[in-house]
Amino acid sequence: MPLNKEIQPGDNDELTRERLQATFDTQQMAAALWGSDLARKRRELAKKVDKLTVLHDSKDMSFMTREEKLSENARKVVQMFAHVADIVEDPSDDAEMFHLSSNAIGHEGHPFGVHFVMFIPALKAQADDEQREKWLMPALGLQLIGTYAQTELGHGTNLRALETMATFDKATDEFVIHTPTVTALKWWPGSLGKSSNHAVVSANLIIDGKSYGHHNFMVQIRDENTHKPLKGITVGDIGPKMAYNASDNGFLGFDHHRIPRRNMLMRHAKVDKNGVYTKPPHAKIGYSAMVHVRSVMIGHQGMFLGSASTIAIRYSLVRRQGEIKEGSGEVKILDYQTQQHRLFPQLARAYVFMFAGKEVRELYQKVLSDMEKGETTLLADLHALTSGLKSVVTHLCVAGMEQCRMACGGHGYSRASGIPEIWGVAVGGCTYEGENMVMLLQLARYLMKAVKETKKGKSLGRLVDYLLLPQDRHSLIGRVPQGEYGPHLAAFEHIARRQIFKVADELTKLQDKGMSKEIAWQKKAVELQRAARLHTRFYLAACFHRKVQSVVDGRIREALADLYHLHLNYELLDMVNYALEDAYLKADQVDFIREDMYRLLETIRPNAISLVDAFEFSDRELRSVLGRRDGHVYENLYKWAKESELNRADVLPYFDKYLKPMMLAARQRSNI
Ligand SMILES: CCCCCCCCCCCCCCCCCCCCCCCC(=O)SCCNC(=O)CCNC(=O)[C@H](O)C(C)(C)COP(=O)(O)OP(=O)(O)OC[C@H]1O[C@@H](n2cnc3c(N)ncnc32)[C@H](O)[C@@H]1OP(=O)(O)O
Ligand SMILES: Cc1cc2nc3c(=O)[nH]c(=O)nc-3n(C[C@H](O)[C@H](O)[C@H](O)COP(=O)(O)OP(=O)(O)OC[C@H]3O[C@@H](n4cnc5c(N)ncnc54)[C@H](O)[C@@H]3O)c2cc1C
Repeated sequence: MPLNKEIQPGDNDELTRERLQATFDTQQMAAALWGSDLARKRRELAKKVDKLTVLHDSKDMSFMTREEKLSENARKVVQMFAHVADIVEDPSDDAEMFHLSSNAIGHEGHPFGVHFVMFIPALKAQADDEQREKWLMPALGLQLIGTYAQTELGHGTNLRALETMATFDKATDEFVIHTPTVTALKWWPGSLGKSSNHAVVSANLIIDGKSYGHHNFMVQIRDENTHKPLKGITVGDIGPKMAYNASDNGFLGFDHHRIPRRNMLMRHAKVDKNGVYTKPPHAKIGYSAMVHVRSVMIGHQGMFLGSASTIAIRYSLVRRQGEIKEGSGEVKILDYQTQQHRLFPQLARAYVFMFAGKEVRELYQKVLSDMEKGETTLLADLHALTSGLKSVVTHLCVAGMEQCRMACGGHGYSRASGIPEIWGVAVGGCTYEGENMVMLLQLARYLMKAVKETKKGKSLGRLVDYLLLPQDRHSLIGRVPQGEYGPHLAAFEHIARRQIFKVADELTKLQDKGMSKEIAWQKKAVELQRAARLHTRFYLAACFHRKVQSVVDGRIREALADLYHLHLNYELLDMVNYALEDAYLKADQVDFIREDMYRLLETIRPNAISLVDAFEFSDRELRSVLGRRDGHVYENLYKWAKESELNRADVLPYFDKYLKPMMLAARQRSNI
């Protein structure tokens, strides 16, 4: 039995030969990536979805209008829930459900896009027991469709400036929800425009003329039967986007719309019938749904990059172009060092992002169960970690996916490659759930507080313990026996620590000169976000290290270690300027890193297809002609192109309408 379990009869011979070179068992690697239980469940559910034709795309989404896309994905999501008990083992397991949705529906969105990702998590974390009974149960039972309406046309990042009002009317025991200006219209919420009938709405709580800041309220927006907007509510779709166009991101306005007082989510903050307000145990506890999404995004973005890497690497083993040795025939493009250098670091990033995603989810679950008991100590650490990871991971993912697209040459630009859509969805992640730069500055705030603690000899939290350690002056890279990578990881730590302390000192100096804290912050904002990035990249490298150390199987550990070492070299070179600034690294050490990276590209090359096969993305999930598991790319590209709506007739009406009259007139003029 070959170690690569993706080999099947009828596959492209080139791919089979590549797969036979695997040095590890791909199913065991899948277990390392997903966890053994989830890896097995993914395999089984993909087989079941293959058999259930009602879950299959009726045609390629690239050839559909937006309305067709919305309708197609509404059809599939309904079928998916109708068959869910036959397909997944535990429908309450988000991870399993996400993979089902990824196989059957894809990533372009669907009517329940925000329902499961934010609406339900907001209810779980912020509704009290009675409210959970009233809304959470029906939401889980699909009796209603919800969204999360926070962002406004004029305000997204700065939540303190949200304008939507929720004014308490003691006489009727109600809140009056109102949109005072056009900029206060809710704008962007997923599935709001046409699909949802309920929304968790962020609005300023006003009692007796006093504002208590924004809180979350449950608002029914459409009639349950007719689906018409309720009186006092204006709702619609905001129009086409870069990608994610099967989602009806929407706008929403309220004209003095009344809801019962008990529609404010009251697990933590409360308002009683006399208008007495009770503060939550932590000022930012109402932000929990955002933290939830940030925490799931890390692993999912890793999956997006993993998908793009799979497509590009498989295609690079089918595509031949040019010769390395004259007369010996065209080579597979993956044999070019430049192609390997373009793709393998992206593959390594996909792996580490998935590992980091798992670690972050574990911390999120811990904080959630603490919060249930009113304990919020770890909330700040989780906020800092997810803010940094969300920003760095989305940024590197889209940069990496763009490399994957370009590595596929012209065919990468075609929607047949599948990369444009996943790129478009992934790049949205740089903006939604907190614009990246803003979130990096949130982490920077935490890091600056950590420096203050360090100066008192204390650590603010486990994630910043390393700030207490002394700085080495010189790196040991290339000065220790070959194959030891401890000094590489130490270099990440050094670079991060140095930048963090440097910018903290600069802030102090500016303030010592009389500058206000806020202005000093502005003067150093670029350096602060750099500190946040370097801290996060160190976290990622350390996470990769922890993962490799934890693997028991020798062959898996060896293959993962190759990727890890490549990651260390590639990322260090990407930020080498920081290590050169203080002569921590010398020129010969930089050369050493480069040479070792080139060596690792060659080491990884025979395992390349097996490393992407180990993600075990089904063809249905990848939705890519270039990334097909069987490698039969060209005949299927031709088949795909023939499906283009432009090929429905040899001559389209615009020819007779515009081009023919113009050419006839031109011919007549030339005959005169
Ligand atoms: C049918 C299928 C079924 C499938 C089921 C499967 C489910 C699982 C699937 C998951 C899939 C996920 C990905 C899929 C792909 C695509 C899907 C697309 C979905 C898109 C959803 C997007 C939704 C949104 O975008 S919602 C809107 C998000 N908006 C934001 O993020 C706004 C950003 N702004 C902020 O967060 C704040 O304004 C902020 C933090 C910038 C500033 O806040 P504020 O002004 O209040 O505070 P500060 O003064 O700056 O800070 C004060 C203090 O508070 C601390 N703090 C801030 N935030 C937090 C926090 N969250 N927690 C803890 N502490 C916080 C801050 O650090 C300061 O602390 P100090 O100590 O004072 O320094
Ligand atoms: C695909 C998608 C889905 C979405 N889904 C939802 C949803 O379901 N529900 C919902 O409520 N919202 C949703 N959003 C909205 C999203 O959360 C916001 O767009 C996001 O939080 C960014 O806010 P903004 O658009 O106001 O950007 P802005 O804040 O206007 O950002 C513009 C620029 O200003 C900079 N900037 C802003 N503030 C600062 C600062 N303090 N310091 C330095 N620079 C700053 C940013 O870095 C950025 O470069 C979605 C958005 C997208 C793209």
